[in-house]
Amino acid sequence: MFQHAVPPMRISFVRTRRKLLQLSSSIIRRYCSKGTADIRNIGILAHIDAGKTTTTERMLFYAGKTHNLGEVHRGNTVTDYLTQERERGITICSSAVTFPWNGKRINLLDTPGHIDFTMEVEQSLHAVDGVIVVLDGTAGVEAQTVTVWTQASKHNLPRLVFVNKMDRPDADFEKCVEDLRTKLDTRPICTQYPAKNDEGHLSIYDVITLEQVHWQQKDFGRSYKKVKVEPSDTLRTLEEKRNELIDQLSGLDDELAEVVISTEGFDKVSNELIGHALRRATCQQKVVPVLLGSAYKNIGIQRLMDSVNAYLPAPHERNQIYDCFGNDLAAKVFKIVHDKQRGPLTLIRVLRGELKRGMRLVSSRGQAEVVSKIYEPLADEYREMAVIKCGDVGICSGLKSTVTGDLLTASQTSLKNAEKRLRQSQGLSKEALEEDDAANEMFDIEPQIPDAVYFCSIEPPSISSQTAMELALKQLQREDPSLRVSYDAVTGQTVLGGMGELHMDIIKSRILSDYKIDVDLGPLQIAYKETIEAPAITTLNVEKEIVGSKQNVSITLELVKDHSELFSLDKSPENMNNLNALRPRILQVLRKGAISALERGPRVGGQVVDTQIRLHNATIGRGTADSFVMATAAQCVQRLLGLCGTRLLEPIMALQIVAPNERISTIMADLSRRRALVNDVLPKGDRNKLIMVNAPLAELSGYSSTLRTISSGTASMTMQPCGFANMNPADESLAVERAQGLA
Ligand SMILES: Nc1nc2c(ncn2[C@@H]2O[C@H](COP(=O)(O)OP(=O)(O)OP(=O)(O)O)[C@@H](O)[C@H]2O)c(=O)[nH]1
Repeated sequence: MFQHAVPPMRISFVRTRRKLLQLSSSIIRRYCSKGTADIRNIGILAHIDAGKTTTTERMLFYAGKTHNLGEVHRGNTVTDYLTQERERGITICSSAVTFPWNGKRINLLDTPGHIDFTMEVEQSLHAVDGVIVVLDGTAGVEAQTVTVWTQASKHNLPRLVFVNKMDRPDADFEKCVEDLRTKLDTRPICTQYPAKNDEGHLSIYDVITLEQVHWQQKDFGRSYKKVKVEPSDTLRTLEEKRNELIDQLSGLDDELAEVVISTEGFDKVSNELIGHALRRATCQQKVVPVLLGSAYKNIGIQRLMDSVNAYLPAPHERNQIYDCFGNDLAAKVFKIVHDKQRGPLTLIRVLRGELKRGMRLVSSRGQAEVVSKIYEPLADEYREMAVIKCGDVGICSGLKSTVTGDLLTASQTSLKNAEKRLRQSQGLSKEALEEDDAANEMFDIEPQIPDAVYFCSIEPPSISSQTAMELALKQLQREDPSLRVSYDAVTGQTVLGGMGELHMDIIKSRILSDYKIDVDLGPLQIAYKETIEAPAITTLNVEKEIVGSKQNVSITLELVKDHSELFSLDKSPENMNNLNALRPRILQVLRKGAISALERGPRVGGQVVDTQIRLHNATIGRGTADSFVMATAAQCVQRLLGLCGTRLLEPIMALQIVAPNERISTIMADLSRRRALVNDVLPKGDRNKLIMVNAPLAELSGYSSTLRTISSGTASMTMQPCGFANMNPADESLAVERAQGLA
């Protein structure tokens, strides 16, 4: 699909990162630090319905960005701006908002909580330096909390936890903190504790300042009052908690430890010193500060924003690997959205240099682009700006071929210079760098798109809307790379592949609301793959006359089990002369035709994988059209697939289940009925166990509600696709019957 006009830079990521992290802090400070100390790029992550969108709405309101409080149930929130989001009250696509807070500029990305949109979260995490994880105070750590937590760990992101919904009588702060310790294996530092009066109104004790903070409801929580806690049992308890906090922190932070030793007591340690130590420990991911409140009841949000400023890192404190660009532009694309008036809009994080209106850019794929306009992000509202500064996040229009995950630079020279600087800083030869495949990780040329686990057919309401539907799908696919669109030549249908029922359903509704096409979706089916049973070789001779011109192809292909390459040449002595005589263009055409036939296996139409096509021989008659060569190659592979026979591979999900010890046997018994393979059972704290298990997707329909029932709501779970596996013959026959609509 993409032109590789410039070979992607190949740079040793692992070695590079290690070496760059060792660079002296003077070099690190040289680039991009000026001005970025006042920026915070943060993500907000949570399990579905924990309250991210409500929390974001409050932040915008208190920062003066909005003048009314948006509510999810009223469908008037800023960040959930898609019709489907407003109707369903859920976040589907990440959106970015920018607001000022106490002298800092916060760029916040609200992300979806549902497992079907995990890819959306993954992309956003490339653009942030820290994360707020919102917990529902009545539910603690839930399935998707574990998933997003793991994703944030993968990106090495410092975190804050906000325990929301603390207004509810069934909220349990202590349980949430315990969950953080046991289910997420982290070290929580509570900077606040909840206080409720006799009527159940929530206020907050600040453990560091020893104050009680009350929020005023008449101005929607805009103002709040801090009151020093009077000498009492409560004050003594708070002082104990403050001492515990200092004790915990000084065990992790030498600077604080020195002060504690020299002042001979915790009570002499200033709030400022605690703040600095907490910031260092948070940025180094040694601890996670925990705050609380109620977004819905307008309590605690300003303190959360203060904590973002105080404890989460500024852009220049991360991503030092991009220092090789000096002051030249290096920017990462983390999302594409389509706006009816403005066309495709590209959400960008500038890592080094500046991105200006009208600027010419080169993507890491070698494609040239021109930025036409730049906007400040506020969900679906756009305010024009002239420049996106280093460390900042913004939106550009005018980029035509850039896709999510691309690295944008000012020119190819700048890209080459960055490579050179990187090589020099490491003393490595060009060849040594080029040999290293890990370059993609730095430049992320291909974002890691999860394999589709479900598919269904999609039909336009009439033939006349086919082209409009294809265009809509193309645009949606650019926005959402986890949506797969293919054409089934056998049934003549367009086929959608995706991550789940909700994912497909949202695509259908978006095509209706945004493109006014009422498409029909076929039944949702599991996306099996196929692999050949045994190797086979065959020769196909095809001769035809098309419009008076003779078309003639003779081709010998072999299919073998191999996952290293899709297509190779069998250069044994008897084939050598023939293959060497083939022109590169013809080879390309043959390759394209042959590979296209692997898209649809003979058993259930699944993609054929772990299979290599070997070209032994090809003779192409003079004047034979490329399309004829391509079709013959595809036909030859189809014949071979029939000769080889194929086996099904089914999608497997990796589950991590945390449950109390006494529930483990019930859960294991249920798992054994689901063809699950238990990898490990580990203790998680004193009372819980972590079960790590792989199970076929086909056996997991409705599993999260079953788990809730059999564990009486005490277990939590994360689930993500982890590949494909062979099936036994009985299960395979059943799957084939189901796919053919016979079972
Ligand atoms: N009682 C109470 N309800 C809340 C609070 N915060 C949010 N809610 C409600 O919880 C529901 C979910 O809130 P959202 O803000 O949409 O949650 P979300 O995490 O953005 O949801 P997704 O984006 O769909 O994952 C809504 O009905 C909110 O009104 C709170 O502090 N207290």
